[in-house]
Amino acid sequence: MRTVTILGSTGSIGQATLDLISRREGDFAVEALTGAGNIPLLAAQAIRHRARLAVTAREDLHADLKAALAGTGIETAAGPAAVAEAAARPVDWTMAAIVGAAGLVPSLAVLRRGGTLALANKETLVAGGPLVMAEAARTGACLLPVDSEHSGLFQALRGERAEEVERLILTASGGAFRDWPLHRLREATPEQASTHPNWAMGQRITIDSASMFNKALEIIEAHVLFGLPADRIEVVIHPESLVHALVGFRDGALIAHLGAPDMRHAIGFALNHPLREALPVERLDLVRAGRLTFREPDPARYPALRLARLAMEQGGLMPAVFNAAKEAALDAFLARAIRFTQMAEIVERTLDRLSGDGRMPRLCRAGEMPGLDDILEADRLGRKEAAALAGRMTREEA
Ligand SMILES: NC(=O)C1=CN([C@@H]2O[C@H](COP(=O)(O)OP(=O)(O)OC[C@H]3O[C@@H](n4cnc5c(N)ncnc54)[C@H](OP(=O)(O)O)[C@@H]3O)[C@@H](O)[C@H]2O)C=CC1
Ligand SMILES: CC(=O)[C@@H](O)[C@H](O)COP(=O)(O)O
Ligand SMILES: [Mn+2]
Repeated sequence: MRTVTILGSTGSIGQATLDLISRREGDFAVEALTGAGNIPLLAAQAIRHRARLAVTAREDLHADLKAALAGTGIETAAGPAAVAEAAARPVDWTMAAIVGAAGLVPSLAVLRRGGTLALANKETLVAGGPLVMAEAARTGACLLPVDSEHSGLFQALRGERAEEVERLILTASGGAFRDWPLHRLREATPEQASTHPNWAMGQRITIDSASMFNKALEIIEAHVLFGLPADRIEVVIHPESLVHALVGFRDGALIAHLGAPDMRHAIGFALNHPLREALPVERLDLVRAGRLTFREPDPARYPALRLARLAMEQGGLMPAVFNAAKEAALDAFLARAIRFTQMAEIVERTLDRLSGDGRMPRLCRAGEMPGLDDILEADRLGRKEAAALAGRMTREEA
């Protein structure tokens, strides 16, 4: 029996992970489940999966969680520190499926105890890349990518020599607005941006797919995980989302990862690693799929890709600023305070203002190992700057 903890169990990835675990009754014992606002689901999951501990990141909801689990014997806790403490409890396998940079500290807690971390939370690697990889190396922790493209790359790279790898190719669906006329993008609403052509995912990553900020984060994620420079990590639009990623080797060969758009493949691969076990995912019928199409991303439609490369060039902690600015801009878009197209403007202006900013002397020196406090400070400054810019844009529009 393997012990598991799921950080972000109430979300899309968290629920898919529990689905796989529930199909293998007797193989896994759930130590801790964590969520934030969805207390009824968190409590129901904790009871159904006989968790020892249920944690909400929201201290204001602790009383509700306690009430929902009264008499069950399941321990409860609340607040960001309690989520990190849950992550630090020793278990055999942990899924990191919190959304946003809030996932960084809990992910680090797993790595610091030398645990096995199935990492869906890409923001952990974007905000904390060098520190995260250094911690994993220091403790001998096992880091398993779960983001579908990075799981695909990881699988295609198994047994290959690093020096023979020439390039990595990430596919992108193009998101909700890939076929909209460019001039209409500024009118796009949060509801329209919250639909994905192929994948069923949480709302924030779905909107990031529409703006291409998701793929922008994934370029940085691939760089951190696999060590290739940005100019050897390519993005190609692939509307069918059946090819998830490709590795290009120096002899010209490409090894691709294909599968139906179902995250239970990547989650299951990480759950069963280093073995492959049967998974309840659709077997791809290539004849029915018919054709696989690819095209170049239009830089005017998707400025996010250029901005990720800019943050990488700026170096130091600018990728953490990039992510924070994107999260704050997305908050403003969701609150209908700014337009869809203004998210990229805000991120670009935040990068411009904070690169080389006197308040962040350490943040822009590439090659230096940032500490957690540095990263959290970069995150705080990035959010603050982006929120201020969003506020100004809202006032100007009024
Ligand atoms: N969904 C997908 O298919 C994919 C997701 N990913 C990545 O996986 C991560 C999770 O995505 P997804 O499952 O879609 O997201 P969801 O929004 O569906 O779920 C997010 C989870 O995080 C919890 N949460 C939200 N805010 C906080 C916080 N401040 N502190 C602690 N927990 C919090 C939520 O709790 P509650 O719901 O209770 O409020 C929920 O459990 C993201 O980083 C995403 O980019 C990567 C590839 C694919
Ligand atoms: C399933 C997954 O890994 C997502 O990150 C997915 O890639 C989103 O789709 P896009 O290709 O539209 O970004
Ligand atoms: Mn992905």
